[in-house]
Amino acid sequence: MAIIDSILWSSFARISVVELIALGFVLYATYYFIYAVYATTFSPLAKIPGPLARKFSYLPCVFMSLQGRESHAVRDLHHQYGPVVRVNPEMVSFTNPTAWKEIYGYPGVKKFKKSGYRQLRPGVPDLLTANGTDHARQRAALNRAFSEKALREQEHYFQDHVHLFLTRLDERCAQKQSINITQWIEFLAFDIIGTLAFSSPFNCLEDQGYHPWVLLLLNFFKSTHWVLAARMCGIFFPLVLAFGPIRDLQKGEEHLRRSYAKVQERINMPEDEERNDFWTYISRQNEQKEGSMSIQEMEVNAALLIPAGSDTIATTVSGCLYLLLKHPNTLARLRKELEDEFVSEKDITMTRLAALPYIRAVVEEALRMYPPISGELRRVVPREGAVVCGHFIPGNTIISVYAFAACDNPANFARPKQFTPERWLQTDERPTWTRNDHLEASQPFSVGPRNCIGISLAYAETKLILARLLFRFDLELLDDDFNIENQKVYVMWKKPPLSVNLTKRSATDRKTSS
Ligand code: HEM
Repeated sequence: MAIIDSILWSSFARISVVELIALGFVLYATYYFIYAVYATTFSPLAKIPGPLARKFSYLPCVFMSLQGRESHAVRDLHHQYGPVVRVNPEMVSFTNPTAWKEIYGYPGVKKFKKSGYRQLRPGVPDLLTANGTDHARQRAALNRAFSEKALREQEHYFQDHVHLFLTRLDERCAQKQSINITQWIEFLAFDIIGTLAFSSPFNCLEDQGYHPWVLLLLNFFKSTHWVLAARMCGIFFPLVLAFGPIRDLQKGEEHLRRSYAKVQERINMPEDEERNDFWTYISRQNEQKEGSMSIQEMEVNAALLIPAGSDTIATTVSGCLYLLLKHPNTLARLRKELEDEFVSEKDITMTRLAALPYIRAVVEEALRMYPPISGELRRVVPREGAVVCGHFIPGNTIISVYAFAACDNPANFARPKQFTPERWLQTDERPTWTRNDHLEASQPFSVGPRNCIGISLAYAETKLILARLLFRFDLELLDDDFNIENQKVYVMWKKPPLSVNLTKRSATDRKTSS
């Protein structure tokens, strides 16, 4: 035995580094070949339709993700392969109308747990990553801050910021400057969330420029996206990461530091009866039910709420505007609804807007065609496997609905590329050709116990911004750079400029439209 050992060792010692690398390569290639054969033929997932390469390799997914085109690619795969598609070796995507309910509608943590989310601060659960009782406790504490009552009490914050936003646009209009309105909408959305969360806006509108924190966040989305794609590369993770925007990743830490500091600043503010920010409601809940949320949990949730409640709104408002400007008849109909209802701009309130059907339909349709969270919402199948939309899916598979794929899909919506708010109307005005639409396939806020907590706020804010903007200005679209089909997604849509000319509307303009 000792002789064999020594012969083996002496032959091994004679192998050069190049030979060693070649040997490693051959071993890896052999392993990979066997794995590829398994993944495409014997694996229980092999039967799920999809391109061969995606069944055994993450590369197509990584490649498209790094280009910001994975949401579009998955949409196209569904067109080709149907409602159930193997997106990569471990993931299956569904576009069936019932998929949202089946995957996310259950008391979440019990059936399909979230997968791939990392706590912002290790050991401290935030709403996105908390499980079971922690999630229920935190959600209950935050629910108060997102109730209809809270929204009514907070309306003055929204109105004040929209007023400043329109004043800034007035100034540009007087100077006859064309503007990238997406940028101004971003200023507005970030200022609003700063006030709602901490009673301290980012002052983007005041200063007429991005606050450094906002810029940091916008870059952070892209670097997070890069890391998620790099993680799929296994042992090549460091290599892919090295080519990515690593410096922006460190900015994630800065975002956390800034959020924590803001929470402390807010906690130290003197009492004020008039203040109605998120923390007002959370502290009330904390007083009534001691320990609803610890300071550390408040800090990490602040870091979550800022991006969750800002860029999503900016995307929705920009998307609505772009689609309206491309469809003058729809815009005219919306103006008519607004101008029949409101005599002057100061009459426009969130409560009155809530009763108008057409503006709601416009927002629904824009969310369908341009869902702010367009990519995957990962859930993992429990070890014993589960039947999802009629398919048995083995344990540990990642399953997801991609909102963009489910919505831009002719099996769910007739003429999916046609902007038709009327499909959302409950009256005879709903066109006959849309009557078989599966409206439930569009769930931009997800469903179930882990859906978006900010739904009411998002609708109310979007409608208020849109209504007041359209009431005050005529907008002329200057180019088609915003074309959704050409956009990229890095966690969030990377919104190109939406260039417009503004003209102030007169009372006569309003009379003619209504
Ligand atoms: C149009 C705007 C918005 C869209 C499309 C949207 C979409 C979503 C989606 C799809 C989820 C589920 C994420 C998942 O399952 O991993 C989610 C969760 C969440 N959203 Fe929103 N969101 C919007 C606006 C907002 C706003 C305005 C806020 C707060 C100010 C907010 C706060 C949150 C929070 C805290 C969660 C985590 C909820 C939980 O896990 O219990 N979102 N959102």
